[in-house]
Amino acid sequence: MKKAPQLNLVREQITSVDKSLLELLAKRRQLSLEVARSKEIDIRPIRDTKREKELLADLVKQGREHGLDAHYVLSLYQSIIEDSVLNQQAYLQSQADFAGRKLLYNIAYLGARGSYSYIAAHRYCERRDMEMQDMGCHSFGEIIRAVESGHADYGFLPIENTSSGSINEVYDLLQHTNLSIVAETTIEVGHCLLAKPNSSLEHIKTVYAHPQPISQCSRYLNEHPNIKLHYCASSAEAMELVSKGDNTVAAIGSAEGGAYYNLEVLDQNLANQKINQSRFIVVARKAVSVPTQIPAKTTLIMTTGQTPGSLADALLVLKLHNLNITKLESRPIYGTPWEEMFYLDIDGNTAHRHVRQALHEMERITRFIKVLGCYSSENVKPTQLENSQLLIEPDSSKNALPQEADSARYSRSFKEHNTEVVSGELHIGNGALAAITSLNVTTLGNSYSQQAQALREAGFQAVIVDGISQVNNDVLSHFRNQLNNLGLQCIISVQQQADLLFAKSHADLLLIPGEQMFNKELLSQLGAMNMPVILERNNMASEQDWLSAADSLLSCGNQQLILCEAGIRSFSHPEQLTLDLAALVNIKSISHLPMIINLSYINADLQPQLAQAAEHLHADGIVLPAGNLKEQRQLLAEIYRQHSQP
Ligand SMILES: C=C(O[C@@H]1C=C(C(=O)O)C=C[C@H]1O)C(=O)O
Repeated sequence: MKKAPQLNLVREQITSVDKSLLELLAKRRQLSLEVARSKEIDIRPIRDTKREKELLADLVKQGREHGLDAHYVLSLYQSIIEDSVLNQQAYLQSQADFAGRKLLYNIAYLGARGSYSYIAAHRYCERRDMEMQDMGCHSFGEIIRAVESGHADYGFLPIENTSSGSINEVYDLLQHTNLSIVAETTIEVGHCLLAKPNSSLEHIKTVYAHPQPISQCSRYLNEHPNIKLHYCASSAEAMELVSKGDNTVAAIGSAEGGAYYNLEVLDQNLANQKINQSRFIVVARKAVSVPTQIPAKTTLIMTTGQTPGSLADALLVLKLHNLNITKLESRPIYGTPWEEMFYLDIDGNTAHRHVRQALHEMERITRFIKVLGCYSSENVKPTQLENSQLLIEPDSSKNALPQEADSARYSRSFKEHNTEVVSGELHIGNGALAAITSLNVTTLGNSYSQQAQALREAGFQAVIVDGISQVNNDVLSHFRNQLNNLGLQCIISVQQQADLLFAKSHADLLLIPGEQMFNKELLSQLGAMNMPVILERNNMASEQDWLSAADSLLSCGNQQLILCEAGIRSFSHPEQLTLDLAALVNIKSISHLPMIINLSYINADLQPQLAQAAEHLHADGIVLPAGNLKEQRQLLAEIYRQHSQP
């Protein structure tokens, strides 16, 4: 028996690979900062999507050579590049603010250590090498006041969330402050249910949380109707209460935050949306100016006249200056019922003339307009590749993973050798040409043995038997014995699913007639049997339908499958079937499965010529309806002569 590799040894290797990966990522980050320094001097844009496209295309190609999936490589590098771009932007912005640079920054945020606002602020400062002195606040208003009064340098305020939408309270506060928005930052908000060690979900009776997480996790909470909710001023307060409580209480918060309070994760991914992110704005007393190499966002508030089209007119100005609006929000104005204050985020830098021009023009047609801030946009839209670049090119790499269609079980790339089905003296596929006849069992009369003998003498190796539901067990078993005694194989056509067991017990091979080709259940039942199966094409089915049916049968385990073309409906003679010889050529070129041609439903006059043509085109078998055995004997002799010629 093969010895299993030692788990701890393999894990040690993985740990060491991960360590190297991190070292390399840190090195890449460092290099990207050097690029930023060079761009600072050359005054070139930070973002270079042309370079990113080339890089990604190359990486996807190289990844393929290592057997790595294109989408995996793409998404991995999209986040590496996002980090690199954000880092470069942060570097350039802090260079621009250099004059006001301090050693320690007082940061006001909601809650205490471990709250989402704390995590956002912490990340923001870390990226900018700013040392953070944290000032947890009890409300958004308190944050604003802390910055206004000079107690804090920056205030962090959540402005919108992908699950719960805009945070109105913050928008309303922005109407009444002179602070400026100087930055934005987005964090992943992975809501977890946090409780003291050794708690279990079944025993939780109360959940403590801030109203925002409660609304973002409404679906989860509705699924646990017995849990009582207790609203808190922040996620940090919720976690603190739980850390002082018993094992029947839990808080909603991040796993990272929970760690500050020694809480464990009882359940995770609680948010209604899979991607649950919160965007925060950073406010300060002094506005910043954004270097023109960085994509900037400008936030403004305005009120327009109460006449029809006044908002549209204001927005039209932005359109005329080619400025994109990324967010438009309206909030009631305190003290003036039914009048709205509009909040707009636009992609643009107030250092650019066309932006200033647009704002100037808007002043003329609005009642009030004020820029709340112009700041570096953290919306790094991932660079994408063309679909064709993500597809596998078969010749590009020998290690490439098979493409969906190529991995289909019927295809030559799935199986190199031709499938050959052998049953008694009947050989189908891989160069062997089978001669098969078809008859209806009800036409047999009593002379079974004579009939079987005549078929054998005509040169057939197998008989497709139709109409079994109309005969009893004895008739069928007798006829099959006669056939087998003479070395003929009995192929039974399963015209209805109910006949399957009966058919199976009397057959050497089974045939799925065209009418049953779409019967998925029958396909899977035959796919689970260890008996050769012939799959006839439905006369309305496309090649792809037919091959899909073949694939679903093969996927159930049975690999002894033969395809059978029996004619399709054509436009020239809709009342008669036309043999699709093109399908024979095409399918034989892409599939390893044998394919036989059934002429039973084709105009009798055409049968001899079509049989010869089919042989010529490398059909693996020909089915002729029981008929004039003398003529058929001649035809088969002619075909075999043709077949034996090199
Ligand atoms: C590092 C650069 O800056 C940006 C970041 C990139 C990266 O991380 O690979 C690529 C292109 C730019 O958008 C660069 O221009 O090379």
